[in-house]
Amino acid sequence: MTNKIPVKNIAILTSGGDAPGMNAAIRSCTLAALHFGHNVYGFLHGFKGLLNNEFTALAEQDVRDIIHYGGTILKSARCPEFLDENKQQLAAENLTKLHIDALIVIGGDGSFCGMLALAEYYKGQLIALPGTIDNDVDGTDHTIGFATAVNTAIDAIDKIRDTADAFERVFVVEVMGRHSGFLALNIGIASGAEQVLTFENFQNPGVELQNIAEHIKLCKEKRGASSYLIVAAENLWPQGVEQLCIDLQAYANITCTPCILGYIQRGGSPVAKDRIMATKMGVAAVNAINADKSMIMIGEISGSINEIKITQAVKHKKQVNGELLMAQNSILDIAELAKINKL
Ligand SMILES: Nc1ncnc2c1ncn2[C@@H]1O[C@H](COP(=O)(O)OP(=O)(O)O)[C@@H](O)[C@H]1O
Ligand SMILES: O=P(O)(O)OC[C@H]1O[C@](O)(COP(=O)(O)O)[C@@H](O)[C@@H]1O
Repeated sequence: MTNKIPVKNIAILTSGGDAPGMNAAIRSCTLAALHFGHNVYGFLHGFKGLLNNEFTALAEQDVRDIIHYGGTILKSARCPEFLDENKQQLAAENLTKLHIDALIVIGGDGSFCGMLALAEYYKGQLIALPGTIDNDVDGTDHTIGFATAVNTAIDAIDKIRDTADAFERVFVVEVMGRHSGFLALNIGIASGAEQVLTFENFQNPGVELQNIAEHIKLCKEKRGASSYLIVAAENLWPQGVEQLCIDLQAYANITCTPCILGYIQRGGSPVAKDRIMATKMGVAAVNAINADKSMIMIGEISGSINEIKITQAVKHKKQVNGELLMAQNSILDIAELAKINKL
């Protein structure tokens, strides 16, 4: 088949918190680009790699067996220096000197702000792919890594439920997601937690303490001694979930055990959804480069590829699904259930 698409030098980097499925995205960007005869380069350590000219050529054998690995073969980093305009200019100069025609950045909204800054100086094409376990990026139903992180957390919480049941204990499990509650709410619902504390339903510590204490007591009254799980978003309760346990003890003499799931949520083999979505997005990124597009993010909405401007992806905050919040509230309303069922 004749290929009329001009050959380009395409670079890829991963930036910000790593997410399972980033490798699947690197693989599909690379394979699709090679398919069209392009040259492919991977910059290492996110934006740091652009500053230090740390890159490697990517061939088929480099990405052959990586679809099932978490993390990122290109490494990632947070690069605070990139906030400095001189560094953004240096990165643009380095890309231009290397004759890079297009750069694909796989990361979260912070990385996309970095791309907007870079665009002031770099005249090549810039394409974003949403890769973060937090799912807090507009223009896509799900980000690469979110589904895996939810499943990883559920696996862990199911195990916590077993021991909580055995001892009829109250646990507070802290999950990741420092600015929005996609992880907390989805994990809370899927693990059958009795309470979910997330940015979207949090009033203030005083009100929440009273609500939680009343709910725990009501559950005990209606169900007898049993386990009780609270899933809480990180960065929400003042001084963290250990403090929430101390506060519950002091406020209502309720003993509860804190458990911070932490970085296990970022690792592990990506689930099928992340592998497939990342593969589709990578191919779409290369198609967009072939079509001379720039400054767009590739997402997926209702199963189909969606393109939005990077400016929109950064500006507009995606909201947690209100139906999920309502579902959680309805399931939890044990007082209402008790009335209806005359428990
Ligand atoms: N306003 C900005 N200007 C320039 N670069 C930025 C900006 N915000 C973030 N970045 C770059 O993007 C990197 C990743 O952003 P961060 O918020 O840490 O992760 P994520 O991309 O996962 O949201 C930062 O370390 C920094 O190098
Ligand atoms: O690895 P770090 O720098 O400690 O960051 C932790 C944060 O990274 C995340 O795992 C992912 O966030 P980003 O994708 O926005 O970088 C958050 O859930 C968590 O709060």
